[in-house]
Amino acid sequence: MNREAARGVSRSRPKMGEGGEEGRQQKSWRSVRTEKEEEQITQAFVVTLSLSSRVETAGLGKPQLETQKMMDGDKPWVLISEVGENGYLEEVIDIIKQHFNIICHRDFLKNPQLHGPKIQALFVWHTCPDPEPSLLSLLPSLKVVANGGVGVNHLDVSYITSLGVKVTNTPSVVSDATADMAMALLLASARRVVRGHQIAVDVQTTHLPLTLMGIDVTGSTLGIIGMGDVGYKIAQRCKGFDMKILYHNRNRRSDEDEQALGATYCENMDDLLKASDFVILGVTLTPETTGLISHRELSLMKPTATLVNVSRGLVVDQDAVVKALQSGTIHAAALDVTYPELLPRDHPLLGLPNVLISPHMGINTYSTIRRMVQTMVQSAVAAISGHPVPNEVKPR
Ligand SMILES: O=C(O)C(=O)CO
Repeated sequence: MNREAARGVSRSRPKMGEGGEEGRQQKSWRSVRTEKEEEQITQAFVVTLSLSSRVETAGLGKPQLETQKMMDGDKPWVLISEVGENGYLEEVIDIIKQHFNIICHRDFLKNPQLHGPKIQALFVWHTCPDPEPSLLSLLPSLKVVANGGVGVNHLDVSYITSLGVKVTNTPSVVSDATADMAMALLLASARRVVRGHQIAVDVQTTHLPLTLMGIDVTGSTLGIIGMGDVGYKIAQRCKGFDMKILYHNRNRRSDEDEQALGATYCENMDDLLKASDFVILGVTLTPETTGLISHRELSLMKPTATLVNVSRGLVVDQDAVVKALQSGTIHAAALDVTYPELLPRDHPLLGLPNVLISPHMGINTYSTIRRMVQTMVQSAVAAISGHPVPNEVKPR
């Protein structure tokens, strides 16, 4: 699959900087405000932050609208893209506010000519549309695009850096949470936790589901494809489950790493696919890894095997996964990432009983998000002040 196709995930959503009726209609996933609230936020340099529906989901209160005047002349301005309909958590906003004046994308669009020239930093997430040249051209003072997350496949790094703008990401701080999520998916899929929950809460249920069988995790064979930081941490966790650990990676890890994990390197990915009870994908999405797992690879897997993906949806050929699950070529799939995200409600994956899907929430823990934003702020401040930039991403 080519790069354009790989970028198809963000294409399904409005691009940053896109105006027009179509763009506005597509933005219906963003939160809706009353007219009075709209009036409040049209003042120049007013920051409107809609608090996260995640906060509500977490039982911490309803999302609210907080409108603040922040005209601290000493602080540079950051344009923050909204994270889908979720907005930013309040405490995360507080971290940013210590160093920046903030304008959110929605308010920026109301008067880009006014706001654009003073913006020096742009904060984006993998859930956000790619900042298009049309947006970047409105930001003549931009010094840095700071991405929340390690994967930058949604950004055209070559183009952005060609403008003299630095790109940064947040490696390592995401690894533990993402590895935990891989374990959550693996365990929940193997032991059919979601189905069990459905049965337990079903008012019709009168008997314990003694025929609802899972598969063993302890003592099984795990194959990790992509042994970077996340893969390494998954292996650490699986060692505690007495799993036999195989891995495939561009570069073989050191002897010390292999010994510490009790992991065996498979130079040939096919060997790993044939031998594993669980295959976990932890690779970065690049042109080389796009469509890495397709019909042939799935056909090599055991019919009892489970595919777990915490990297990017486009690393697998999703149609091939649907077929493999329907035909029993593999036993199950547990996916934190898909394409697009979210899947259309009529997507065949959503109707399969042997699929567990979560909506790309690998990094969603409070401390992880906090550390990610701290990292973004640190990198952006360095870029703006002309210091060496931590976590700089160079074009490939
Ligand atoms: O770190 C990343 O790239 C993520 O996708 C976070 O979930």
